[in-house]
Amino acid sequence: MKVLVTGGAGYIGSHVVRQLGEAGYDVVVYDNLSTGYKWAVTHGELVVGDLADVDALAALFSAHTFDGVLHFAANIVVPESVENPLKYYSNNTRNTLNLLMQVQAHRVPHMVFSSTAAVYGMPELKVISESALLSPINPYGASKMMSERMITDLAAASGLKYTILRYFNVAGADVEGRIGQATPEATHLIKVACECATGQREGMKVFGTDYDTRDGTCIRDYIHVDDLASAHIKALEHMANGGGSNILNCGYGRGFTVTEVIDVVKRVSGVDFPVELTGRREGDPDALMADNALIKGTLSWEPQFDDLELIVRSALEWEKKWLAKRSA
Ligand SMILES: NC(=O)c1ccc[n+]([C@@H]2O[C@H](COP(=O)([O-])OP(=O)(O)OC[C@H]3O[C@@H](n4cnc5c(N)ncnc54)[C@H](O)[C@@H]3O)[C@@H](O)[C@H]2O)c1
Ligand SMILES: O=c1ccn([C@@H]2O[C@H](COP(=O)(O)OP(=O)(O)O[C@H]3O[C@H](CO)[C@H](O)[C@H](O)[C@H]3O)[C@@H](O)[C@H]2O)c(=O)[nH]1
Repeated sequence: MKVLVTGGAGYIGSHVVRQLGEAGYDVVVYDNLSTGYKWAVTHGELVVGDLADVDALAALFSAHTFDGVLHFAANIVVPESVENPLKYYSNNTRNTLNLLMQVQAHRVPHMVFSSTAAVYGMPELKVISESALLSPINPYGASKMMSERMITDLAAASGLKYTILRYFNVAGADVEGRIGQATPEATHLIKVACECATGQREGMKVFGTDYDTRDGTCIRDYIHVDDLASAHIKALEHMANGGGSNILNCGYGRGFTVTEVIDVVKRVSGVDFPVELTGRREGDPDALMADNALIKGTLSWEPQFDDLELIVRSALEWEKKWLAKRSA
């Protein structure tokens, strides 16, 4: 199978590309390298281009016959989406439309889309199922919800089959340390804590200690990036073997508080970096955990790395390598 991976030079896309390559897929990555890296593309061909460039996209789809498209390319920083919403509607929503135009014109049969738990907004229940109300509270989540809708509408009107994966909190790195998260100015908790542990930041803040949780800090469902990556391969296989379209949560169904995560990073690294307890960050729900019964049942997806210490260890090992790579 020949597959197109948009955003395949980024953090999550590069882990999926590696698994696709190892599974024997013929991979073409399309990425503008705005937050991705050439070195992160370990398999297949990298075409450097922008999803906003409709002529380049048309040429790409004319040059290849794709059996599937995996669409990762996006902007992903929630506070930036609040300050500059049109950047998110342009790159995440309009550029998804550009891609779907080609998918339709070339009758690509299968699509896997990177969505997010941010489409649920501030859910009433802490463990969220796919049927929960979609009520994003920021432009990032809204831009993804609109993309989901375009995909499901196109599928209803054509032969396209889709798997929309709603990721919870993605973390960790390839356990063999070949690739990892190199996003500039990352805001994700585990990445930030690992930057502290490796001396790249002097300290960090805990945003809010008065939440309705066991220690007052927010609970999130941290999923190892390679378990998330394997869900994409399973999704492609499912559709290729005659399975239908699905919208599936990607998470382990359990959660850790911010304090618990920071404690694990300190213990695994052996570094006691400064942590300041501050007020709430706008828009953070108390707790977000995935009901993952549907993905397990539908794709026979079985996580291999459901272990916070392992997730942190892989992230930390990668952070050290990435630091050494930049200082070399
Ligand atoms: N990281 C998370 O915790 C998380 C959680 C939920 C959903 N997601 C989704 O997963 C996907 C991948 O996220 P990531 O964490 O790997 O981010 P990332 O920034 O590392 O990867 C995004 C990739 O897309 C590329 N890109 C961006 N705009 C492009 C454009 N217009 N044309 C071509 N390439 C473009 C970037 O260069 C980069 O390589 C995104 O769609 C994101 O919304 C991520
Ligand atoms: O320096 C930090 C960074 C984060 N946090 C806290 O740690 C928790 C996790 O925050 P992240 O920024 O790592 O992740 P979010 O839960 O805010 O969001 C992430 O997961 C979501 C899905 O659950 C979306 O996909 C979103 O795009 C992605 O950034 C939050 O309570 C946050 O307030 C801190 O206390 N200090």
